[in-house]
Amino acid sequence: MKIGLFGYGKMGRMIEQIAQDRGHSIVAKIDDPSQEVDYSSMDVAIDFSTPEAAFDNITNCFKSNVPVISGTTGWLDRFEEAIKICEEHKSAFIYASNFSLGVNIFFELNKHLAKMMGELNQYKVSMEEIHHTQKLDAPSGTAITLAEGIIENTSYQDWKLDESGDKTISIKSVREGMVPGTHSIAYKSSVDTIEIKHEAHNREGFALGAVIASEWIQGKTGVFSMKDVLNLS
Ligand SMILES: NC(=O)C1=CN([C@@H]2O[C@H](COP(=O)(O)OP(=O)(O)OC[C@H]3O[C@@H](n4cnc5c(N)ncnc54)[C@H](OP(=O)(O)O)[C@@H]3O)[C@@H](O)[C@H]2O)C=CC1
Ligand SMILES: O=C(O)C1=N[C@H](C(=O)O)C[C@H](O)C1
Repeated sequence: MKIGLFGYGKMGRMIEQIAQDRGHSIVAKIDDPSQEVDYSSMDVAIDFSTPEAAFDNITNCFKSNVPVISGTTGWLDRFEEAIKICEEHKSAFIYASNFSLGVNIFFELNKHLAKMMGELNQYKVSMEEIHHTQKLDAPSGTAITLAEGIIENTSYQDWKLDESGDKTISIKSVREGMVPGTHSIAYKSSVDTIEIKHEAHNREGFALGAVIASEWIQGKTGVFSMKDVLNLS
């Protein structure tokens, strides 16, 4: 498979390594909007760029009939617009706030736990995410997906950074050192706490998931998720 990398930072470099180990080649490394892009050389584009750059990177690929795997967070206010362009051009797209197998299992565990806790008003939920100090967005995309999983399955209605309420999930974002990504969810009552946690030890899981998604999307048209790729129910 010939891969175009949009974003050649921490994730782009890790993806390059894993893709090459799996027999793929990197045909472009785009790190700057002024770079000329030869879309015809790519079987797939993998975008791990910046919140500002993602929308243009992704939709330019759709317009050139290149399927896209994107893990960039912090741009989702334009997600529906991107989907429309993907469909208009009969292209293919997978976005995931987190591509690791472990976090995708954690997403399902979170929803299951939320269903069980939904009626138990003595418990109040809160979330914490910890990431490295270079991270541009807060809360993390993964924390937002987790909050959405709780909202779908309980009477909570929204989430806010550092602000709780009867119907509001409080998310605390911590930025320290080189932490690759830790997410925890706690349900606290006056007598006990139930807590679930996922801790990434490095970025390999994210990168491997993105490469597996790129392999899976070959020959497909439409908008998919990591749940489709990993066959999680
Ligand atoms: N979904 C997932 O599983 C994961 C998602 N992420 C997300 O991926 C994104 C990237 O993370 P990470 O690699 O750690 O960040 P980095 O800052 O290390 O890399 C981002 C790269 O994008 C480059 N860039 C800037 N503008 C453009 C542009 N117009 N087109 C292409 N590239 C551009 C930056 O270049 P320069 O430095 O010169 O500005 C930089 O090299 C973040 O949004 C992060 O949250 C991260 C890990 C896992
Ligand atoms: O910026 C990061 O590093 C990460 N970003 C993603 C997010 O915002 O959830 C995924 C992972 O936690 C690492």
